[in-house]
Amino acid sequence: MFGALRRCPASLARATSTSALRMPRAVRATAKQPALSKDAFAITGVRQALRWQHAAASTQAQVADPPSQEAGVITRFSQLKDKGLIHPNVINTITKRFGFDEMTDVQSKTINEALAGDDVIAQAKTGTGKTLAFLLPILQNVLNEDPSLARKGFSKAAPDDIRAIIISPTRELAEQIAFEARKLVSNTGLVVQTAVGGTQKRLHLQNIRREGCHILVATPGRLRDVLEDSYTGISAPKLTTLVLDEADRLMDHGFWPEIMTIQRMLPQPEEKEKQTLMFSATIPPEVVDMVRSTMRPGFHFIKCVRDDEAPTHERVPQKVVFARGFENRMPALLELCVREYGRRKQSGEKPFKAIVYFNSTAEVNLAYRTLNLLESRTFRGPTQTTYSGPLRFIPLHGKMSQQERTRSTRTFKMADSAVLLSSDVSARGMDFPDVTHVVQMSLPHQRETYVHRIGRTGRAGKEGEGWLIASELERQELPRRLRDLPIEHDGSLVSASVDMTKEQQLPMSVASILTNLAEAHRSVPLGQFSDAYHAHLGSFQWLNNKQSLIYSMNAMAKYGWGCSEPPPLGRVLVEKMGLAGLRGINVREYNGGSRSANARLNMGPRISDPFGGDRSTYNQRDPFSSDHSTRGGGRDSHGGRDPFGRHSGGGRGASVQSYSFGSNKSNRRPGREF
Ligand SMILES: Nc1ncnc2c1ncn2[C@@H]1O[C@H](COP(=O)(O)OP(=O)(O)OP(=O)(O)O)[C@@H](O)[C@H]1O
Repeated sequence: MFGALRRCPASLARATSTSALRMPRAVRATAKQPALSKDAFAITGVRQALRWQHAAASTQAQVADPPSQEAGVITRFSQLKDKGLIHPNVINTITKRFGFDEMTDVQSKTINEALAGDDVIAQAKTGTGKTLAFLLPILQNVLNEDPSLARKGFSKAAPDDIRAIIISPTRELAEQIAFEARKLVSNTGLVVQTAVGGTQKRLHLQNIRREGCHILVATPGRLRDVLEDSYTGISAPKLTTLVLDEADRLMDHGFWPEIMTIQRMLPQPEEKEKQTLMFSATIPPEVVDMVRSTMRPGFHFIKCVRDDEAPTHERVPQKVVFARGFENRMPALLELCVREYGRRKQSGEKPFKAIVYFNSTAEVNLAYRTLNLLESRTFRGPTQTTYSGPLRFIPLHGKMSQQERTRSTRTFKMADSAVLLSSDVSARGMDFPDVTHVVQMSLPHQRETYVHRIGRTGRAGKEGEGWLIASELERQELPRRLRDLPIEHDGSLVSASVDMTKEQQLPMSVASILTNLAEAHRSVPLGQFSDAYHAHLGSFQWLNNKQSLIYSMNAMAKYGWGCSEPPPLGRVLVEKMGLAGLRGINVREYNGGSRSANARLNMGPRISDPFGGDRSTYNQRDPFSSDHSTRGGGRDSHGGRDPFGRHSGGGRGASVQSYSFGSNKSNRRPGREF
């Protein structure tokens, strides 16, 4: 097959003699290295036909539809083999082992440019196969340089043999990419290694030293470590391709300085030409400018998402639930999980498998601590069906040990039905199979984060649902932050709108959720509430009306968590956050952790909202202030009121039950204070 293509150098000569055309990398390499293999010539010759139409020299990015689409030639993987563009050993793995036949849009639109050695930045929706889109050309380009590596079992890699580096923002994503790459090269002699943060540094280094490396998948910090340390013997003087996956994330303030440092440690353009490939589902305009300064002139910007199109998938309906207060969000989440789990079980649809995103690690910890206690509980569904112990909760965030992170990731990947409680560590790139629901607790900080989180469902043509459980405080901010996204209001979750400060009649299904949550909260250590309170405050810094924020958070602490007083905040933190002087803050001095005598001095009486704003949505008084004491509940130091004291009604099987929130009823438990 490859042999049949060796009559093409004629077109190659034409290419090189036309000064107006940019030479493909293989040709440029030929000029410097006359000994380039015949196979590489053959491949270059074939793809040249596809390149003629668009190879005009330009210092601007070419944003137009790429020629692969104009020519309409390559849409199936087998065509890549038939045309001699990708080695049969690799294509056979894709078609036989992966079972893929058709290429996705981003794969077929980027393949020619990437194979030609051009710089490419590509934007395509989540779950559309971008990983394969960059892996295929980089593998082939290594094989073009050394065709002998196409033979399985024939490996001669050294630790300084790295030809391609793929950088990913998270360890989990790097491991996932490496896993895919290893499957892809399983019929060749190519060696894939990882260099990711965490505990396995020594093992990774040993592997690279012992087995060598052609393709290195890395996280920025560890890559820098490895390249900086000359004692490792690991270097990349032969590097031909650098891939930035989730490019816009790698270009933000957190990572960019590190990426620049890494770039300086790689071969410079005057020593060796290096191709750069960047992929992401989101490429905000400010990133395009940075791309220009990083890529070679004439780079291709291949957009598989139209400007007038939402960056999320049409087949993933998106809903927002406005919870009456912060304290209603967890009940709403649990109601959604119980309902959707039961509905799917009854209808025989794919099992309920959800990811719930929180804006902080502390909130993940608190949710896990609470919900994990409910794993074996019985809930009543809306139709009186009883579901017992089905919901399995798994935590994932960046402060867990690497071992725990790996365990959580694996467990959730393999689970038929489970709920992953996660920070944004899993928001980008992670390919968990068959996720049916993505739930976001509160607005994410950025529109891009929302898009990537939603992208964990509805992947590779599957169906899914996106839910955002926000509070009334966020209602006005939503259209600004998540502009142009097809999000519809949903009012179907009863517990989202229950007034938890009052006694009232509730459907049994909702009552059982609230009771279970209240009981679970009793065994949560107070420190976890404190951490979550801090983190929550931090993630709402954008809100101008800080007084309402404090009151709303105190309502969450009192009616949601059952606290007897607001969780304490250090004085320095209060000042730093611009909260000094606000009512309802429990200020703690740094004097060994105990609450100072003036800890509650700031807790004022009810006041009207001094900052104006929408009165119907903003909390205007402090739930812990003294004039609420008759309604107030929580675990206080004077006997511990039960904020969710069940006091009447219903009995087994009744559809409605009376609940009082924050009332001073029987069923008391000894309370605790911070
Ligand atoms: N041509 C194809 N045909 C069918 N499935 C494919 C094809 N290419 C990739 N896939 C599958 O689609 C899923 C999503 O692919 P991948 O993880 O590469 O998406 P992505 O575009 O990188 O997503 P994200 O933006 O979230 O990073 C994976 O399970 C992958 O195996």
